[in-house]
Amino acid sequence: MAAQNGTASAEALLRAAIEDTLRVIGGWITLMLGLGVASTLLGFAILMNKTSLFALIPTTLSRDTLFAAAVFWVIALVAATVLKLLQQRAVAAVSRYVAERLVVPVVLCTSQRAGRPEVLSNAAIEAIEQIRRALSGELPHIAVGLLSAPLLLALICALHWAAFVLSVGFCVLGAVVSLLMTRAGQGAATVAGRAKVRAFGLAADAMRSGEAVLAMGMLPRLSRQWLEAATEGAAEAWAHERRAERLKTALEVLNGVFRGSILFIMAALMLMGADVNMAFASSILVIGMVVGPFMGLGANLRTLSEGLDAWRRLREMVRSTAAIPEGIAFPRPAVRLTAEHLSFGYRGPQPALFRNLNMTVGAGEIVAVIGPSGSGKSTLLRLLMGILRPGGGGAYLDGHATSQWDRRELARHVGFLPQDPQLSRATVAEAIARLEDPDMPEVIEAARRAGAHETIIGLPLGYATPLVQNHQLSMGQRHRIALARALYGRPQVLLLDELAGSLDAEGEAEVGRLLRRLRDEGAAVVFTTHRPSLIAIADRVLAVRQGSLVPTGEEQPRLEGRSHRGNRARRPVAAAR
Ligand SMILES: Nc1ncnc2c1ncn2[C@@H]1O[C@H](COP(=O)(O)OP(=O)(O)OP(=O)(O)O)[C@@H](O)[C@H]1O
Repeated sequence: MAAQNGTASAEALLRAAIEDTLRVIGGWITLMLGLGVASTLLGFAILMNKTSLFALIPTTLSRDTLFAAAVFWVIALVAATVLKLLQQRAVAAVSRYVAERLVVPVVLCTSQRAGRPEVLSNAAIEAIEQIRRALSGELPHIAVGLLSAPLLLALICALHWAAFVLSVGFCVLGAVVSLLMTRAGQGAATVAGRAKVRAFGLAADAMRSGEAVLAMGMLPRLSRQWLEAATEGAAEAWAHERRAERLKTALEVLNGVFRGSILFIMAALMLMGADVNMAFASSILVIGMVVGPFMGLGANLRTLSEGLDAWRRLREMVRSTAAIPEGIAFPRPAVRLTAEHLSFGYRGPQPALFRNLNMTVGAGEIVAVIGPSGSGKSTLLRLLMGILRPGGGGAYLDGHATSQWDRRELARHVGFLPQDPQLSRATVAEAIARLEDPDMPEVIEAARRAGAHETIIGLPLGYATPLVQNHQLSMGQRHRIALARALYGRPQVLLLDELAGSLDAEGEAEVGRLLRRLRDEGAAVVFTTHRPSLIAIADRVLAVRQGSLVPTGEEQPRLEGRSHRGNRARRPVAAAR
C-alpha cells in the first residue's frame, strides 16, 4: 500500500487529501448557497401566498382562489421541506467527508515528525474534529441566512420602506448585542481557564513532591496557595458571566421589541392614512427571517474563527513536517556520514541551534556527541537521520542527502535509537523487525547484541508477547528492545541517542562491548550519552558549542578524571572533521 512506503507517500497522500477537501468545500459552499437562496425565496413565496390569501378571500370570496392558493401552498411546502432536507444532508455529508478524507494522511504525515509525534497527531485529529464541527453545526445555515439578507431586505423594501428601515436597524443592533454577548462569554471562559491551569499546576507539584510536602509541614501553606489560585480570577469570571447573561436577556428583549415595534409602526402608518395592509402582514412574517441570523452572529462567528484557526493549525503542522518530495533508493552506501555547513533552528523565537556545523564519520569510527542539556544533541541526530530538514547545508550519507532517501531504504543502512524510545503496538519480534514480517534469526541476533534477549525470553510469550502499552516494560527493557530494533538487519551506520540512558551498570558495560564490536565490524556510529565510560570508548568526542561541534580538548581531563584510564589513544583532532 502506498501509505506504507514512508514519508514521501504520506505527504503525497496528504497533498491530494487537502486538494480534494478544498475542492469539495468550494463545491459545497456553492451548493449550500444555491439551496439556501432557493429555500429563502420559496419561504418568501409561501408567506406572500398566505398574506395574499387573507387579502383576497374577503374581497373575492372565490373558492377557486382558495383552491389554487392551497395547491400552491402544498407544493411550495413540499419543495421547501425537500430543500431543507437536502441542505441538512449536504452539511452532514461534507463534514463527514472532510474528516474522513483528512484524518489518515494527516496522522501519517505528523507521525513522521521527530519529537512527540503522538502529541502532534492528537492535535491534528482535534483540529480536524473542530473543522468538522464548524462545517456541520448552525454555521452554514446562519451563513446562508446572512448571505440571503440583502435579497430579503430588498424584498422588504419593496413591501414598505418603514419595514425596511426597521429591519436594517434591528439587524445591526442584533449583531452588535450578539457579538458583545459572545465576547463576555469568552472572557469568562478564559479567566476561569487560567485559574484552573494555575490550580492544576499547583496540585500536580504537590503530587510530585507529596512526601516532602508532608514531611516538611508544607501542607497548610500549599492548601492556602491552591485555594488562592482556584479562587483568583473567579470574581472576574463571574463578572464576565453576569455581563453575558445580561446581554443574552437584552438580545431576547430586543427580539420581542422588534416584533412589537413592527406592529406599532404599521398601525401608526395606517392611522396616518398610508395603504399598508398587505405590507403590514407580509413584513411581520418576513422580517423574522432576515433578523434571526444577525442575532446568532456572535456565537457563529466564534465557531467560524475556531474552524479557521483549526484549519491554519493543521496546515502549519503539515508545513513544518519534513517535506520529502520523493524517496530515492540510493545504492548501498560505503559509509561516509557527513554534515556540511548545516544550519537549523526550530520555528519560534529561540535562536538557531546550529550554524554552519560540519562533521564526518567514516566506517569503523565511533563518535560521541556531548553537550549540556538542551544544547541540541538529539536534534543533531534527527538531522543526520534526515527526519528534520536543515535550514541550510545538509546531512549526507555517501553524498546523498539523508532527507531525500526513501525512508525504508535508508533504515536498512542506518539504525536509529531515539532518546525516548516508544515501541509500536505489535509483538516484541515485530517491534524489533520494524513492523515487517520478522526474520527470527535476525531478530534474535539483534536482541542478543542489544542485551535484550534475556529480558524478552522472560516475558510471558517471549518474542510473541504483544506490546499493548509501553509501560508494561520498564524503561531499561524498552531501551534494550529499541536498541535491538536499531541493530536489526545490521545497518552500517548507527545513530544512538542517549545510549544506555536508562540502563544499569551491567547494561552500560554490555553497550560498551557492543560499541567495540560495531567498530571492529566497520560500522560508523554517532551516539550521545552522559556516561563517561561510554564516552571513553569513542574515537572522537565532539561537543556542541554555540551552534557548532568542537573536539573536546578541554572536556577530556574532566571526563578522564571521573572515569577510566584505559582509554583508547585518541586521534588528535584539529576540527570536527
Ligand atoms: N520539536 C521541537 N520543537 C521546538 N523546539 C524543540 C523541539 N525539540 C527540541 N527543541 C528545543 O531544541 C533545543 C535542543 O533540544 P535537544 O533535545 O536537541 O537537546 P539535547 O541536547 O538533546 O538535550 P538533552 O541532553 O536534555 O536530551 C531545546 O531548547 C529544546 O527545547
